Amino acid sequence: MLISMRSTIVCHIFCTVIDNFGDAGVCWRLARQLASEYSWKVHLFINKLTVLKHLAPGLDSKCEQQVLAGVAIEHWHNLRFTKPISTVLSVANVVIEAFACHLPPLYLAAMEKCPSRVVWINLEYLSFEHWVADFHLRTSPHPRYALTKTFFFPGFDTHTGGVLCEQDLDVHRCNFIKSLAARECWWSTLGIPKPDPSAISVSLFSYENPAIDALLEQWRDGTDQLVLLVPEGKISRSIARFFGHPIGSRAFAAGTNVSTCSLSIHILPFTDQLGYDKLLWSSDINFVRGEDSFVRAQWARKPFIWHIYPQANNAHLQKLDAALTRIGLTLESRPRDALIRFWHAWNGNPMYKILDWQDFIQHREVFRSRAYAWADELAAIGNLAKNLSIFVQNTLK
Ligand SMILES: Cc1cn([C@H]2C[C@H](O)[C@@H](COP(=O)(O)OP(=O)(O)O[C@H]3O[C@@H](C)[C@H](O)[C@@H](O)[C@H]3O)O2)c(=O)[nH]c1=O
Repeated sequence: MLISMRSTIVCHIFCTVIDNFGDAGVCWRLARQLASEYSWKVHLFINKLTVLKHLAPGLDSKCEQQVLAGVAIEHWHNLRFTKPISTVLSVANVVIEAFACHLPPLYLAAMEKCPSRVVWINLEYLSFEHWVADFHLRTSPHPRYALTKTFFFPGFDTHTGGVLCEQDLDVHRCNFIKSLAARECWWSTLGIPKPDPSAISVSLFSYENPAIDALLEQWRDGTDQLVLLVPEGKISRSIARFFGHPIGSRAFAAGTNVSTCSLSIHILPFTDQLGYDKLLWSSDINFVRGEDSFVRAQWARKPFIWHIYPQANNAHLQKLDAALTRIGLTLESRPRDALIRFWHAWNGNPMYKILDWQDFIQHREVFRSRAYAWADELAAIGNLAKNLSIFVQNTLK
């Protein structure tokens, strides 16, 4: 039985949170976009509602099933999937397994028996590497069930799935940037005075990082006034340690403001995803990490520094280089080399021992115009939700 393209697509997204916020962040963003822009009926099964609640504060993390922003959200626990699926749930037209999280066996069995076509997608992690284009949309038959899954690779080339971007994101960004009232309201909601135009504002979202001490020293002793905006989390604890507070103390919780010489630090509460975008739009330079914040920094059109998710045997450094090659492509050698040095030193590459802020920030204007041009290049690839919906439509027709 074929699905009529006029009927609503029902999509089940399965997400296992491994660590941090990226798995939940990507799935939540994708789920909302598919529901709001493509009118898909989206059901997100996620194993840690408490993690999703950080990004979606309206969520009730104690409620097993609820609807938020047009998405049905369900705590994915084994109980539901220990009964024959047909008695508790209908299989969807589109099943997205995020980051190879393994679908429940009873769900696979139900997919196999499903009379209508089911598109089974494994959404992969993001990378700039060239092999991604070769592997995007490759298929793999299941060893036991008569089912085939398709690997959907986000990426930065036309032959990849692209990256997530809501249709109206740039309109929202432009409206925010153009509106002095909106920006002043944002600063005052945080209880922070709007920085002097001569100061550099920096947002810092990163993993624990031994290089932070060197950076804080340079910012503190530098000639530029620097306003550091830090969402509460791993790195805020490292900053507390720099200021002599023992690890584990509640010092440097959200709301903390500290000034020393040229450096003012503000620890911010973790906000929803839109709030985080506003932080990126409001800062001159953004330190980001993982996957989703890295992409958002690119859409923010501001210079950014990526703390990549560390992997065994420094495998992540190759990914870092792939990103630098693309983003730095049109830069002249001096700014490009400074960018490479700074990103690598921030990521602890032993080949780049010195983290030199001045070396980086002297090219600020060049990095700013490159960030603009890069976002335009990225937009030309087409966004992930759109590419996914085109793939699904072509498969189901
Ligand atoms: C700081 C902040 C972030 N966010 C959001 C933005 C993102 O959706 C999310 C953070 O996710 P990321 O940037 O991906 O970083 P991350 O490091 O949190 O997540 C991940 O990185 C992946 C590469 C790994 O595979 C994952 O296992 C995970 O480690 O949190 C907010 O909504 N509000 C905030 O205040």
